[in-house]
Amino acid sequence: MTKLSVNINKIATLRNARGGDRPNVVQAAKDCERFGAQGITVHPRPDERHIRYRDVYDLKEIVTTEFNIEGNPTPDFLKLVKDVRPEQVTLVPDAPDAITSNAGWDTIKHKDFLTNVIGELRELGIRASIFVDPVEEMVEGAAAVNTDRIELYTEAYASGYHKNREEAIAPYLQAALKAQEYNLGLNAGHDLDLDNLKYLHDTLPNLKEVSIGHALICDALYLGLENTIQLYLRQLK
Ligand SMILES: CC(=O)[C@@H](O)[C@H](O)COP(=O)(O)O
Ligand SMILES: NCC(=O)COP(=O)(O)O
Repeated sequence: MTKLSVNINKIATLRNARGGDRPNVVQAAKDCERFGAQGITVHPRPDERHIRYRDVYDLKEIVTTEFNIEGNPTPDFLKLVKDVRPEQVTLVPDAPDAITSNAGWDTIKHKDFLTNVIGELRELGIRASIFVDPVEEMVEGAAAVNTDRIELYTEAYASGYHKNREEAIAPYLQAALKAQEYNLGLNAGHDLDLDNLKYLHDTLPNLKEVSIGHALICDALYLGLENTIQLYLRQLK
């Protein structure tokens, strides 16, 4: 079974646009779960342009499914996740000024750093996942730093899907098989949507979780949140 974790960053983007509390991020997380989401993902960025650190503490109180916190493991981020202790932390190597995540870890170059951070998370009982490009050496490097899971960065798959989906998925399948060889759990995310999700799900073996935000929240504007979550869940059957 592949779990759907809804990334609610964009709910916070909308709230922050007016400075008030509409839409309410905590209520949105509760509603996503009520409508069938099996996890809630947030990616607090240093400038707090969408999810704020305060939101993460508030969400911890109410999330009843799997809480996944993504981010670059700066000292502030590590303090946050150590306080909150979510089920999963996904380490993402994004620069503070990046518009969105735009690359996976170089797991070979950052081997010592990742090994230390993952060791700290695992000591606290937090599952560690690291964001990687679909490159076999990077998956091997991920296994070497003792992570529980990897999250494949699916931007290239999503942008190539309509041109040639077999070609777009090929490196992801190789990376997924490599992960299986090393007994690493497999997650995926970034730019997944109602067009490209089913083929990814049907092709990659043992895909444990997808985290989806931008397209899902855009779809919800037209289709409603409950209906949209149900449609995404249907792609994962
Ligand atoms: C790691 C990843 O791919 C997602 O967290 C994505 O970056 C969403 O973040 P933004 O909502 O800030 O674009
Ligand atoms: N980890 C990926 C994620 O949480 C959502 O990415 P996107 O759907 O907003 O591109």
